Amino acid sequence: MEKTFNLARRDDGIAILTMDVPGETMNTLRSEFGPEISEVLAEIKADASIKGLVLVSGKKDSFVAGADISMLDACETAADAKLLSQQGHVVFNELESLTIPVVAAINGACLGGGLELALACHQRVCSLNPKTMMGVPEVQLGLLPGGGGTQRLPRLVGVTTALDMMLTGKQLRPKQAVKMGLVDDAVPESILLRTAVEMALAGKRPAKKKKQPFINKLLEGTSAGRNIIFDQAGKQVAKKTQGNFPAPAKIIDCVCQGMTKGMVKGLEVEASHFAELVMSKESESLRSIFFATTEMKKETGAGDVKPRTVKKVMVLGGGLMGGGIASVTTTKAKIPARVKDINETGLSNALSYAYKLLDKGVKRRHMTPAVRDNLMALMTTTTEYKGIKDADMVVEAVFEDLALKHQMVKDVERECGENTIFASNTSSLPIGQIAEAASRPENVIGLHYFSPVEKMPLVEVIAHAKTSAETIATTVAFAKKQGKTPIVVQDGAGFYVNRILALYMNEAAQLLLEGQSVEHLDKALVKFGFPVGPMTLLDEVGIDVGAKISPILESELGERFKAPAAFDKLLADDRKGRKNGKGFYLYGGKKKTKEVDQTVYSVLGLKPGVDTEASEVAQRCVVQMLNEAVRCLEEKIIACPRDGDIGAIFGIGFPPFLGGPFHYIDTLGADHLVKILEGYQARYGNRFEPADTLKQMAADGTSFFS
Ligand SMILES: C[C@@H](O)CC(=O)SCCNC(=O)CCNC(=O)[C@H](O)C(C)(C)COP(=O)(O)OP(=O)(O)OC[C@H]1O[C@@H](n2cnc3c(N)ncnc32)[C@H](O)[C@@H]1OP(=O)(O)O
Repeated sequence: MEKTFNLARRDDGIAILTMDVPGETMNTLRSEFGPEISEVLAEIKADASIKGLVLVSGKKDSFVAGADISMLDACETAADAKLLSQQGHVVFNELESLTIPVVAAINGACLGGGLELALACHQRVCSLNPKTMMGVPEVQLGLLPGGGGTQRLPRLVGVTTALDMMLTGKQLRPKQAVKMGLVDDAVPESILLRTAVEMALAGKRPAKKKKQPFINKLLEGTSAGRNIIFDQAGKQVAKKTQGNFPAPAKIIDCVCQGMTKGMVKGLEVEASHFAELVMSKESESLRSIFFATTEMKKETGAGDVKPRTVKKVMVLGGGLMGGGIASVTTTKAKIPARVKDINETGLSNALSYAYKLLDKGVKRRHMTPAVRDNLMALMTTTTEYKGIKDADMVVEAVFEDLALKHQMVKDVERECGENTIFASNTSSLPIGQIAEAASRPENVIGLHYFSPVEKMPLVEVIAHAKTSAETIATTVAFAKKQGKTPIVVQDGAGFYVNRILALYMNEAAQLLLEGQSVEHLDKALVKFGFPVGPMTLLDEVGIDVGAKISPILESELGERFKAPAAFDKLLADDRKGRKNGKGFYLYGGKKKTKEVDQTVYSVLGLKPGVDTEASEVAQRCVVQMLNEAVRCLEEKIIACPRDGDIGAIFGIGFPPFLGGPFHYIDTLGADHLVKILEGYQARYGNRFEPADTLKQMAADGTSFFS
């Protein structure tokens, strides 16, 4: 079998140990490497000519991406997972106990077990390669660093910094890593190896102690102080996870026990907690999302049709969405974008949107002012159709008016090239209706972003009947260059995400009209696992936007989409939400916590106060979303359950630890879900009628994934 580790001796006594997993683009840690690495370490110990060791990766732009996640998936019992962690502890302890200096030379991604491997070395130097990132993202997989990270990291960078890294999974850039003492130096890639060798030749040195804020030193210097840190961290985690997500609390416990009872005890606790988490449903769901998104990165959306290259983009409309789309085009995809609006206000909005994004990067020292200014130069503006003859793609982001969009289709066909793609950011209008104005309908497609554009990873790529495969492939490739996760959905009112969201929101509105309070509704769905509650979301999206979309969905998809009429009173009272400072909540006040605008109840003619069990409130809203997701699969709006899960998680924050609507239906069981829906149908009406596929699955005892 080809070896993963290669030991090369130099004349100066420094040996270079190269890790290069055969046939893989990334190095990952696998238990099968255990015997090989132990053999190499024994060889090093036995060779007196070796005065120092430098650990490098044989991969381009990647050090080690962590433990092989599929290896974790293969664990059948907690004992299997615990053994993996313990094996890692043995190897890393052996490496750390070498008497010769061991230096990790890090270039590219150094994540999870990869960083734990580097932490077991005596010193670390990384390259200034933009792809060099260091972190322990295990928590994003519902796990914890199981290779000694919960013990070595706090001892290297301090408890507070280590907890922040482990509880957020944040990835650090080279200079940040030097500043916090995670690595000893960061150098240009061209001298990385030379620097590491010099460090090894200089002999073992204690890691450079990072400068800590006085308060951290004070708290971390005593057990009483550390207990305050652990207590505070525990409270923050409980608030954030709502008890839905076990990993963070276990991370805190590993660090606490290790710092209190010593590293040996800490490693024991780490292995046990790691094992429990590997076998948890939450981690299984999160790992499935990782593999789903990795698989989707390779998909073109149109089989093996080659995408055209997009070298220039025009954005029609410089408002909130248009400004965001132009910004991610220039700042992420680094493609020139020309923004057209009917007046200078819209144009200045687009420019300031991009500038604020970039300037945040300058302030965080992620980029220099020169880089910011160069990227800003990629965005130009116009109030006329000038300078866009060579645009490869036009993205319209104007308000939902079919006639206006028809006019824009005609303008673009007149002013641009015959292959120019017309992509509409419409959130509800069927693309086929927009394409009716086109003489080249094959170039018309939907490209639906979610607000805020720079933060929400999902885009829906909506093909209508005549959209060409090349248009689809080109649009998917363009969205990926913007850093987006595109799902290709079929044409239909509301497409996928807004369609399943609409019924969820309507049910929340129904519950409000039945007397549930705004805050109770929002708290119930946040406790379920959504990032924000439905009433907060409606304020953010815009009550007027919701009111605009609902009738379109009702006319195209049927009675079940009829929104409660009482909500028209909100618009009559000019309540649009955050955008005009008047919605379900108060805006503009000095208080940090948002307060409900109590006058909303009088506008709706309501007296709140019948707050029922939060889980029941959440269930009524969620089962509406689950049922409609199944209907979208039935109607082939989405190609597969995987896309439905990713779309819901990345588009509307469906709780990722549940794996998405389809994974969650499997967890509930189709028969159980059908019983819930039928019970609600009997009590609240036909809007709860189970989808045919669900009824069939209940009868057959089948599931979506297993
Ligand atoms: C011991 C404990 O502490 C437990 C752990 O270490 S858990 C693992 C922690 N590590 C991570 O969570 C990192 C996961 N990987 C990534 O975030 C990204 O892959 C990357 C940032 C490292 C690189 O991103 P990108 O350049 O976009 O490349 P891809 O994501 O497409 O990945 C390329 C191929 O590598 C495979 N891969 C990456 N990381 C892992 C992993 N940890 N386990 C298994 N496989 C991994 C990925 O699936 C791709 O494989 P393919 O064959 O090319 O499809």
